[in-house]
Amino acid sequence: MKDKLVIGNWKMNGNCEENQRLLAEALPELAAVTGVEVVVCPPFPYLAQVGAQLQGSPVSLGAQNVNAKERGAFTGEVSVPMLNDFECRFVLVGHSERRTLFGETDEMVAEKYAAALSGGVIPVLCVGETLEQRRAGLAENVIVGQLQAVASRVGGEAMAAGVIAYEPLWAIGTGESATPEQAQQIHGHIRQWLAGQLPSGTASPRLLYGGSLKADNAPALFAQPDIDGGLVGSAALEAQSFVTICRVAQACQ
Ligand SMILES: O=C[C@H](O)COP(=O)(O)O
Repeated sequence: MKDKLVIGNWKMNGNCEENQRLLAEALPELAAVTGVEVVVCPPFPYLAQVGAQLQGSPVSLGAQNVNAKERGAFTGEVSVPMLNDFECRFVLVGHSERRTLFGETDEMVAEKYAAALSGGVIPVLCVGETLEQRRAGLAENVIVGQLQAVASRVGGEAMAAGVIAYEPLWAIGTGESATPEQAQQIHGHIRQWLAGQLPSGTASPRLLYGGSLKADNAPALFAQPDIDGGLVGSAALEAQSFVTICRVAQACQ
């Protein structure tokens, strides 16, 4: 069985001093966490700083976004080879904030996923429904549509090489997470959909839950059979909260 995976997405937060302090407090404690892969995704300008501070620790570096093109006249964008220069092991693709605030379509997300995979960076594909979609009973359809867009681009088998993060939009940054039952229901559905894509015997990719994931709700969420870890936003900015979430993941192995 794959290790649990906990990814801290710092979003557009931090500065040199805060980053240093956060990691100085968290890293010694994270070094004692076993059986859990831990990743932090700082904003682009801090990849070098954070990467240097992670040297010698078991924590990996990730990025929050990437452009599918390798190079060229794309002002403000960052490519997969650039992430490789900074030894980013993971990259988030299709985070809901990218989709809703920056107009990323399923097709763009699929291109990013494909580019990350071919460049050797593990894509973390973020999917999730709005509250309106959930109330209309469309959550599963919306999520399968987001997954299918990527599978159509890279082939169903390539879904095994990434990570999928289910983040209901109504739970992101709201303080109101999905209940463990709601999350498990969607994760189970994603797992079932994946089984239809992957050749039998292929290990399923890890499925993360994200959306107001905190130290206090992590135990019940991580105890669900199809939740393999978390994508943590605001709680990843507080060292003790993030460490506790990672410890909970360890306890739920
Ligand atoms: O990438 C992380 C998610 O958007 C969750 O953010 P949050 O934990 O602040 O709700």
